[in-house]
Amino acid sequence: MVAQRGRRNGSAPAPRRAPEAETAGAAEVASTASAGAHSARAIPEAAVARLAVYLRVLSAMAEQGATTVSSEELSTAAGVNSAKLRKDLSYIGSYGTRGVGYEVQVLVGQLERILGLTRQHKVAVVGIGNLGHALANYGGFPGRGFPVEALFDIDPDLIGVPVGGVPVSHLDDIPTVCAERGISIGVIATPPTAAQSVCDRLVAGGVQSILNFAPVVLQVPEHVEVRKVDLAVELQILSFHVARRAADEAGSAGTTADGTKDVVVS
Ligand SMILES: NC(=O)c1ccc[n+]([C@@H]2O[C@H](COP(=O)([O-])OP(=O)(O)OC[C@H]3O[C@@H](n4cnc5c(N)ncnc54)[C@H](O)[C@@H]3O)[C@@H](O)[C@H]2O)c1
Repeated sequence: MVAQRGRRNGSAPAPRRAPEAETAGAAEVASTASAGAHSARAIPEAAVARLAVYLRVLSAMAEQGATTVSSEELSTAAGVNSAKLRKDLSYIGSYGTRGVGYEVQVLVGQLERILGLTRQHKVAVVGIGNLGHALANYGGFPGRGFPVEALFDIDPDLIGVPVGGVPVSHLDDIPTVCAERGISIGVIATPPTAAQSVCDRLVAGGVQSILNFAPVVLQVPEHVEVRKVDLAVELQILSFHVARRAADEAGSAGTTADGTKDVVVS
């Protein structure tokens, strides 16, 4: 997923945050923890994403009755090496106890606070087509603090029809409904041509966080945070790793008797 920020002020848009910054875990691109004693401390965006993974893993462990977890167990379950895990948890001031590890519930509480999950974030989905239906019907969001409280589309056949228990409202009602229901996150699942005007309506309704599935760059005021989801990019990253592994294997096959490798050029 890619963080994106633009400024919509009638002049040239503000530069977007570079996607590479997130995947590279660049320390310069820092999110600021929103709560707790460590609120002033910057946390790299890639680490923020991993904190969310640790929380998911720990919550599952807590449900199974675990009270403590070692950094090795947690790192294995999260698919992260243990040095990186310890570094990530040090950002939130959690260092564990030698020989014991971490107390699961304490760590869950710390992660929820730092990720701003101690309150609910009401979600609106715009564009109730294939993707919007799937998101609206997905039962996993409310339990994680993201109840879907409003749906919008432009198709007259969909207006008033409940999807996942929430009736679809008309696009034009986005600002009023979002303001009335206190929507804090807007999810855009419309065709790309509609995404900017949908985004503008969400912002007019007081929405400050937008998750954009449409393949288009959105321009937003400075106070609005945009995250872009692009599964094609994720597939391309996988493709890159497959290609690199193949190149490595070809390189190994070309290893010479003295242990040096032929250079593989693709
Ligand atoms: N990011 C990803 O990985 C990913 C994956 C799949 C789809 N997508 C994107 O998500 C979007 C939705 O895909 P889909 O397959 O669900 O499309 P879809 O055609 O099934 O649904 C789009 C919906 O948006 C509605 N719509 C059109 N204009 C609108 C407007 N101005 N305001 C409100 N609603 C409007 C349509 O009536 C329809 O219900 C597309 O932009 C697609 O490219 C992204």
